[in-house]
Amino acid sequence: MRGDDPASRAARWARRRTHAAGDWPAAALADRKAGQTVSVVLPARNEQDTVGAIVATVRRQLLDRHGLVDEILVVDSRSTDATARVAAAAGATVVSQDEATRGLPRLDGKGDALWAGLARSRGDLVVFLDADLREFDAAYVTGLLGPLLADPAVAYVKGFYHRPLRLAGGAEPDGGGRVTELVARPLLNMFWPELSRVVQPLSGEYAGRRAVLERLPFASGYAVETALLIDLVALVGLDALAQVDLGERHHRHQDNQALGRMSAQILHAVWSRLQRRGWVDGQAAPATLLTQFARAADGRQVSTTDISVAERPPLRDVAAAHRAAPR
Ligand SMILES: O=c1ccn([C@@H]2O[C@H](COP(=O)(O)OP(=O)(O)O[C@H]3O[C@H](CO)[C@@H](O)[C@H](O)[C@H]3O)[C@@H](O)[C@H]2O)c(=O)[nH]1
Ligand SMILES: O=C(O)[C@H](O)COP(=O)(O)O
Repeated sequence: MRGDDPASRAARWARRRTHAAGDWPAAALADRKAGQTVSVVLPARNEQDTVGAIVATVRRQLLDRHGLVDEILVVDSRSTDATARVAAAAGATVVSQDEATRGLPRLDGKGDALWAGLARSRGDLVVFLDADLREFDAAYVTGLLGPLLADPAVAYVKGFYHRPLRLAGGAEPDGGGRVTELVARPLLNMFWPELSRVVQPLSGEYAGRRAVLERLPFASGYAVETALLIDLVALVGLDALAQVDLGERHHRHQDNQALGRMSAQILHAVWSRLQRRGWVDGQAAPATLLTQFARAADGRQVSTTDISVAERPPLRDVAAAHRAAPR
């Protein structure tokens, strides 16, 4: 008998909706576009060392050679380095997060940069890539597009991979994804067990149909992936999600204090979704200040950060002035 508990549903979903990037060569995918357009969007804050190589690879292999990608957009997220110049030189259109959201309340971080990228891009399918990836391969993009171009029932595709942890003292082959393993995965298993087979819920590489993405709010900062995943299941259902094995991922690792702040934002996103489901008291409001301690020459240095999470409303509810002009 088919079990209908969340764990059984999750296992069935994983069997049906888990793919490998190698299943979709670029040339075969380009033939499947059938009039649809594809944007690749990279949120980037101080990524001058890596963004150029990623943009150049997508441009050369997928835009120029195969016509699979129609637009590469880098959202400059208040960088203080040469990110914008390097990205433009490599062949991307560059838009500033603040310019794209002018006239709206000022929000911070990656989630807002993604929303700005959705607003300023035009593709029917939108692929998001982190801009700090090292040893980037174009198969990241083809892999994420494959399920969307192969099956109209798929609305959103999440990347997964092995995640080595490379720190000054050496490397651990599967030590990466620390926030994923210590915070996001336990929470999702606890409250959304149907998502328990998503291998990398926090991966920054994913793709979706614009028609669906524009119906979702975007949480600010690093809460964005967790909130999107939870909201997507509610909006389109588990079977409209897919995941793709992209191999191995190398990126810049943040320190423990930064990951603590990321974790706090993820906890806020989860709390707000639990509240919307009526699982926490409607009057309760968690504190938004996080106090952390670091070693200092004269003892401990104390710092307090506001880790509150705000949201951009679904793009379809926002004035046309914030969107890219039609071609
Ligand atoms: O204010 C910011 C901060 C980051 N970024 C960009 O967002 C991407 C991911 O940021 P990063 O600091 O590298 O995140 P990770 O430490 O790698 O965090 C992981 O987990 C996060 C929480 O889910 C996801 O947002 C990330 O994509 C995922 O890689 C990079 O291109 C950044 O340049 C911005 O655009 N604006
Ligand atoms: O995705 C995560 O869990 C965090 O970004 C941390 O990743 P890392 O442990 O690979 O730095």
